[in-house]
Amino acid sequence: NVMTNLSNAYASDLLPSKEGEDLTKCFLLRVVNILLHYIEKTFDDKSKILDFHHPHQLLEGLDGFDLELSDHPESLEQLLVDCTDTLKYGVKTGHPRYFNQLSSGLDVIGLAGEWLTATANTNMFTYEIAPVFTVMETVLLKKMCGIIGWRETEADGIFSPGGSISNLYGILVARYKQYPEIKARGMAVLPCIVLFVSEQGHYSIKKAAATLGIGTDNVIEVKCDERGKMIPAELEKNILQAKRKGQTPFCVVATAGSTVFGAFDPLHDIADICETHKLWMHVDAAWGGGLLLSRKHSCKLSGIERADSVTWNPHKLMGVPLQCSAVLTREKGLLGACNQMQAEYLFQPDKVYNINFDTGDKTIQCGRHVDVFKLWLMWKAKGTYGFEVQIDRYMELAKYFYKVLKKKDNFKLVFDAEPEFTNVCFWYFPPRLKHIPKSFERDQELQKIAPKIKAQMIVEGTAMLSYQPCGDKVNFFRMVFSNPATRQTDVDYLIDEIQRLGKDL
Ligand SMILES: O=C(O)c1cc(=O)cc(C(=O)O)o1
Repeated sequence: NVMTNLSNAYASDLLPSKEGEDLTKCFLLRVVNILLHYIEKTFDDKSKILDFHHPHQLLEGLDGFDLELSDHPESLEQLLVDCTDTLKYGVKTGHPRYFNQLSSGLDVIGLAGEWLTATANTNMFTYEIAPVFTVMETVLLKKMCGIIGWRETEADGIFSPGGSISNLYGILVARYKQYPEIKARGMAVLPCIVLFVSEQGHYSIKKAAATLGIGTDNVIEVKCDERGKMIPAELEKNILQAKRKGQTPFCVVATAGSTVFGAFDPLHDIADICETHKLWMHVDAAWGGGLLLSRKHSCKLSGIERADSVTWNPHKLMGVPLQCSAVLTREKGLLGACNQMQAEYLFQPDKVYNINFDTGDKTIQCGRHVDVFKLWLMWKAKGTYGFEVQIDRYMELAKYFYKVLKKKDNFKLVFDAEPEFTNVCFWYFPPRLKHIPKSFERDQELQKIAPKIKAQMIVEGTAMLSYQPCGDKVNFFRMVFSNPATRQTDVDYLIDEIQRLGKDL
């Protein structure tokens, strides 16, 4: 039973070793108990979000938590202690007051899905070894393409290791569509191609340009308005300028839900420009894609149905456990043509089943982790309406947060308008700074406030939210809602906590 002491038992005694059954059950139940205890602590708002230590302290070994690897095996009992320590020194990203990233929260159904996925331990490259998961992937891709507004029969896509790779796929396919010869002959046969993204776009667009050999110099950043939305007239101007310089525009990346401000680019205006100049339109909806599930708010992505490719990360607003990202393409077959190599030891043409389900060749990967089951199980568990309710609640919380902050004179909103998404950006002014008129000197002081408050928050483990400068705006906090555990009381607590930690700064 679970109370057996495992100090004299080792991994080698577990299945598949003979008579390993009981020990395996006992060990795994002990692990599950550790996880169940952690899950309870995660949702307990009286527990600390983290027990912060510096990297050197972890490396030196905390209270016997020795990260070094040895020649000899540890007992199963010791491994259970290692599991407990690993969670002890981590960050409870499912805690009600964890607001640090766009991906947050811990969904129990998603967790169960991930446990099953790990137990199934298979690879997505062929139907042959992942029959259920590859078919589930096609069902999910069809569903997501339908929600975008494409005809489900035509559309295509793949689940990738993250939003940055999904964006890379979008740009890769855009370039291949325009210049298919690049696959065999490389960049030498291409003119100087350029792509466009707003200055608030994600840095993964530049990463993709560097990785694909396009060059970051050939990523043209388009000016945004004060809310962080791309200005269509600026895009048009940049495109004409590039053409005059002898560059060849081929792709525009629109952002639906920018990382810091949660801004939605005007997709119809951008689609019009892409149509005029015959440019591929990729929409980076890694963060905003989930809003398509809300009948009340999906209008913010109106025009997305005109895109040629879309990035959408269910591991963000939909709260699917990391990782779960999809790149969706309107033209069926293009992803495959762009990436397939038809390795004969995996993608034999003479298999017993319909080899269209051998999706591995659509990717730039070979082995690919099963990221779809947890999403499929959550969708079964919640229904589309279940996601909608959850997402609409985040939007309400963001509105509430904005309204409360607006009335507090030691908080200042970066944009004094109701939030378009769940991002709310603001400064906190300690009383000392409140009465100093805006000046370079005051900004120099204000710049230090958020980092100091955040540092103390982390040390005390009471809350976590991120801060950043942006352009001429000195460090400001960014609140985001995408955590199902967050309640209104957590919002009130956060505001009080910022004031408690900041009042004497
Ligand atoms: O998946 C995430 O949680 C995520 C991805 C980002 O690129 C940026 C951020 C962020 O700024 O919180 O979060």
